[in-house]
Amino acid sequence: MRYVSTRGQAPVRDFAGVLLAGLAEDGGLYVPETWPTLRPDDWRALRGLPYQELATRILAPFAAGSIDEATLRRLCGRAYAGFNHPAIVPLVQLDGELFVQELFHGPTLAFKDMAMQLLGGLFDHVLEREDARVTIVGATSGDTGSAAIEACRDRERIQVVILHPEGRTSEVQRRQMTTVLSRNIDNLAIDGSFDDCQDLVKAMFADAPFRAEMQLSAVNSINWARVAAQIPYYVAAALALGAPDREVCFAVPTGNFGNVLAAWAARRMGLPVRHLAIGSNHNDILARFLAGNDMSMRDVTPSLSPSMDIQVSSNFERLLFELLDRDAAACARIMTGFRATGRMQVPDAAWRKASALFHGLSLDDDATSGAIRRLHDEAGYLADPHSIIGIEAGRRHAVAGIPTIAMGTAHPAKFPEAIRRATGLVPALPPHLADLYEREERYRRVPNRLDAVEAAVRAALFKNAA
Ligand SMILES: Cc1ncc(COP(=O)(O)O)c(C=O)c1O
Ligand SMILES: N[C@@H](CCOP(=O)(O)O)C(=O)O
Repeated sequence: MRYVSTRGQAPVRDFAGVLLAGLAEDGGLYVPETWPTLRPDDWRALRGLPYQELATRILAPFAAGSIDEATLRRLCGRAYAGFNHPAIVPLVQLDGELFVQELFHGPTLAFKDMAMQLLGGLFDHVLEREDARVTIVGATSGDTGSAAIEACRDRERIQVVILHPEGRTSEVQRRQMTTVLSRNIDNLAIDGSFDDCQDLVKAMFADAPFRAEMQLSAVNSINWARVAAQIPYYVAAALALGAPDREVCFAVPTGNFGNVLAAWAARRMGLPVRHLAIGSNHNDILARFLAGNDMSMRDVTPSLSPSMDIQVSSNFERLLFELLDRDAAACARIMTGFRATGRMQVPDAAWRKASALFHGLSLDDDATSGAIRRLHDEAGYLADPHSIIGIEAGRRHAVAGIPTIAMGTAHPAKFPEAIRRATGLVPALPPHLADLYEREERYRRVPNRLDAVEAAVRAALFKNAA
């Protein structure tokens, strides 16, 4: 399998090449040159497989020619061995046709572990094989950071530098990152929003000499491998509820658009998915786009679901590329215009295709709190402030006779203040995190400037090399 950039001007690479490159040199995102597709019998043959084996088989065509299936099997086996639920991604029925797929049974209690635990092994394998090293720079609004740190801590060939927006994550999320004191881990607190952090990461990639000197790589969902590793759980859920002989709908709380893009990819591979409901908090650029082809940036303001306090949804570019029938020049033009003006309008035909498949809903903080409380009162289920937004989007757009599967993207204990406000309860952290508030924290405050961040990344790398 080969990968091309959505902007058409970067080298074509294989899976391992894309894993290490992260972002394409032309500023675009890598996508498969062609989509693997499965026939109904192929899907049926996957029913009932353990999650690790299912993931291996779904990922094999994406890694073909680059990482062999036996290696993938070994890496998938290791990636999910530490999850604390035997089903890895259990489905919980909330009412007749509404289900939650819990994706938070990994070490850092969020769906990011699903991909990141595998990426840690993939990086090790490829770096060892190529006798190479990388500096991973990542941006987080709360969950990607700790998942990446957990997956890559103490790895010989990897230096990790994570940028988080100071004061804009939950305290649990921040401590999950800043209390990991391994030599190869550095946390930078940026005076700005997640979008600023993400822009700084992209600017480091655009600085060609710096990129080469540091051997930069990415763990955000701009890295195709992240999205690929999120596809298997959509397949697992759909098969469990009758696919390919029955359609399903997915509902996904959405920020950087990476999780729902994996659902889109599963559909593109032939999984029968009727529609994709996406939920946002009051930072609702995607919902506004779907409602009226208005992708216009506004200031990001903090919400009860901090991981979705995002306006620039990086993975939308991958969808746009497909909506434009893979016209890379048009995609580049629209994306460059968006960054210059803060506004994007896609051609009407493309917007109509998007809004026929994706249905949006945004909830403000009061509605989020109310929905957490109601679900807890009525079904005895405690959803975190991100998952509940997906659940409500799923309910709003439900189709009679078709199951809706909402993604449970984080454990409620990551957001104790929001849960207390909604229900009066304070969910306990699991035993391996029980002493989180007593652990020593370490991070550096860095101004929201490229030169300052690059200096901090350089210092992190050389400190570790010394
Ligand atoms: C708990 C949680 N839910 C939802 C999201 C949104 O997912 P995505 O950025 O893939 O759209 C995030 C952040 O990625 C998250 O951490
Ligand atoms: N919500 C994320 C933001 C980054 O998203 P990613 O999927 O592109 O890594 C977070 O919690 O950090």
